[in-house]
Amino acid sequence: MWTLIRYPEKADWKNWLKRPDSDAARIRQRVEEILSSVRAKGDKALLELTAELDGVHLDRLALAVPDPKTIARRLPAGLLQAIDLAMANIRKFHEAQLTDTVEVETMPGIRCWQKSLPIESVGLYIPGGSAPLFSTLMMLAVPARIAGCRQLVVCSPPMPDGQLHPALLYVAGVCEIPVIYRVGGAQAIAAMAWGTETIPRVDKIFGPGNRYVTMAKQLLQQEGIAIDMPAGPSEVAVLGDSSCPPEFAAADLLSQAEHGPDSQVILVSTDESWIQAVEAALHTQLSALPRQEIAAHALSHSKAFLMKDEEQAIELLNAYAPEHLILACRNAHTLANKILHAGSVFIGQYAPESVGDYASGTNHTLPTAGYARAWSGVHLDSFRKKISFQELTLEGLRAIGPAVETLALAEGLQAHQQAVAIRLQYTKNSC
Ligand SMILES: NC(=O)c1ccc[n+]([C@@H]2O[C@H](COP(=O)([O-])OP(=O)(O)OC[C@H]3O[C@@H](n4cnc5c(N)ncnc54)[C@H](O)[C@@H]3O)[C@@H](O)[C@H]2O)c1
Ligand SMILES: N[C@H](CO)Cc1c[nH]c[nH+]1
Ligand SMILES: [Zn+2]
Repeated sequence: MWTLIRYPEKADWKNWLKRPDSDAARIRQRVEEILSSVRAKGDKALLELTAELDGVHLDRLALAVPDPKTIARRLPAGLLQAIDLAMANIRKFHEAQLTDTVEVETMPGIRCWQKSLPIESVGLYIPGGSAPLFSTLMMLAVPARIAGCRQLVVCSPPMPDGQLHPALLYVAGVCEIPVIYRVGGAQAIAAMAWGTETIPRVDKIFGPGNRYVTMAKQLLQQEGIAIDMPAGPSEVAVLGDSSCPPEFAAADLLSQAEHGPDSQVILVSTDESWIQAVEAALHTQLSALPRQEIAAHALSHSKAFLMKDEEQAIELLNAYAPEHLILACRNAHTLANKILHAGSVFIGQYAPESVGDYASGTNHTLPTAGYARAWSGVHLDSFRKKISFQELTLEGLRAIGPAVETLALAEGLQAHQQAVAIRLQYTKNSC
């Protein structure tokens, strides 16, 4: 079970809030080997690594996505309805993020505007090592389509029989994705970054994953490959008090602990008896979970913090910058305004984190490991880039030119000054 820390000294917070990263050097070395292998051998490396790491022997990586109507027959009606509901909400929330072109006349005769354009080709990584996260395809493909991306390249590890989950194929079909490449891990990220014989190179790589996947994205980013963000092992922090049944908080903590042994969950409260009640509920619920071994492992490096007061509790949470934060306490709404660093916030005891994972409409691809201090979760603009434009009349250039000339000369860049001066000289007598 987790460690309970009572009234931690501020100087020790950093240490207590560390993410599990015991074997980071080994993971990095392994990922570097995998990247070199893919760079050198392309598809051959991908097939070999899929055999070695996923235990699946394939003769080709690409799997054509059948018509969604055909796949729908293989899925229970309830699951289809749930997928359709979730996709409709994700669509609504991300369509609402479409913005108008910004256009400003900064001075008479000087018009500036900004145009948003889709990133042409995007790579979507769908985790599948320990659970087939087809919900991640909903979270990535729906906004990519709304944004107008032309090519969606999807990679996901195959199931032990070499196939892909029918729900993944259904979502792909609905999003008009013709093919999915059956490859996971760091090797899939490398393939999308550089391209191989069968997998196209993309402009930007999206998607969460385990530490191998996340390390690969981070290493490739250092080479100039665009990524959405580091979205590694799942996390949740719950701030709660006796207004929330302890069973609710325990269930939320387990919902993220069951993702993987590297997940981390954090409980924060000013009420020790409530923390103890949550712990008791955790024991009961854990013993009934099919993935209890994984969740227990995650709990072993998780923490419960007893804090002096609400203010310190919020300060601690901001220092942690969790991927998900649940405020299951009396004045949750007021406290939400004090949150500065978190991937996604769930307000009140009726907002379990699972609703954001699947269906409320917000995106579940979120920064972990404290990256929420500076990164946002996936949103519509993650799939778009912005180009700025400006147009000047002669009147505009005459008005702004002297300032530009002064600035250029002050920087010692005479050619910059000349570009203005030559025009003003040339048009001196025009009106
Ligand atoms: N932050 C987010 O937004 C978010 C969202 C969803 C899921 N997640 C996280 O994604 C992760 C999914 O992990 P997963 O493992 O189930 O699936 P995954 O698809 O991320 O990784 C599976 C792949 O990892 C590779 N791998 C496994 N063991 C390896 C080893 N020893 N050496 C090299 N490569 C190895 C294999 O190639 C395998 O195909 C979880 O940690 C989950 O918490 C995060
Ligand atoms: N909680 C994950 C993000 O950390 C997303 C997810 C997908 N399926 C279930 N949960
Ligand atoms: Zn989840």
